[in-house]
Amino acid sequence: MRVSGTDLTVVVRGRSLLSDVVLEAPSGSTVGLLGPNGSGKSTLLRTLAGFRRPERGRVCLDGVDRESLPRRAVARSVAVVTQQTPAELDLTVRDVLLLARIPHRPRLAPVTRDDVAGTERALADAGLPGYGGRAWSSLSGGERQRVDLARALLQDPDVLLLDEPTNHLDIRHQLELLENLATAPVTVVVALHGLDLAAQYCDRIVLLSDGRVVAAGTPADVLTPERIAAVFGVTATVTIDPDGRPDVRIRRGG
Ligand SMILES: Nc1ncnc2c1ncn2[C@@H]1O[C@H](COP(=O)(O)OP(=O)(O)OP(=O)(O)O)[C@@H](O)[C@H]1O
Repeated sequence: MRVSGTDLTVVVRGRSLLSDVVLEAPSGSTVGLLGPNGSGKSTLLRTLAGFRRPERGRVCLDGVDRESLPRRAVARSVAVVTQQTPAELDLTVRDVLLLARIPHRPRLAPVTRDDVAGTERALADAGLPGYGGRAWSSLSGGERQRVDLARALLQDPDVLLLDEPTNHLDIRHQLELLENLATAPVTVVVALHGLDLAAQYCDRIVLLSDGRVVAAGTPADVLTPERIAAVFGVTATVTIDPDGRPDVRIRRGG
């Protein structure tokens, strides 16, 4: 499913959090949102997710304005993982995972054995077998983040919108998660902080600064030393690997 944002403008109390943002995520692609703290990555994801209505502009799924699509259809096809899943939920891990199947069940239909078996498979795939009965609040930050992604995948979506899904993960789990996203047949829009990882795993990058798109294109087009210096205020060395992807190294003291 193709995701397009056109001229997205979000204003809060007279301040523009996004200004005329354009985003194009072709079907099956992985698009990385990069930018310094406060540049608008979460606001853009929340706008694409429909949590925030833009003052101007629109979000389309396969060319159709999402506002004109039935809510339940959107809930089935678009899965969202924000940074703000509360830690104190009085639910088991299984309960949290079962939430993903709600849009797929007829209204008020009970949970089926298949639904429960699906949660066990999702946990095994996430490297957390047997965690179904654990209290959600007892999980570590990284475990919670892995269950959050498992929940999003269990929804069987066409589109995944993810806000910094790697920030609690150790390096191996970061690579595993990004590999899964890059190879999954879903359209992914993901906010990331690691320029090196975004360069390796994303098909396209949208670089934001102060609520505006500074550059958009392939990682090699976007992640030049000059742009990294201008937007992040650090010095980077960028070499292009044989596969055409930039290898970004941030220099100490830069
Ligand atoms: N509800 C709100 N009311 C007022 N300002 C807001 C609101 N939500 C976000 N902002 C502001 O909008 C700007 C963009 O925030 P956003 O969370 O989108 O940035 P971000 O790029 O995701 O940042 P980070 O890398 O720190 O997560 C920030 O200056 C933030 O303070």
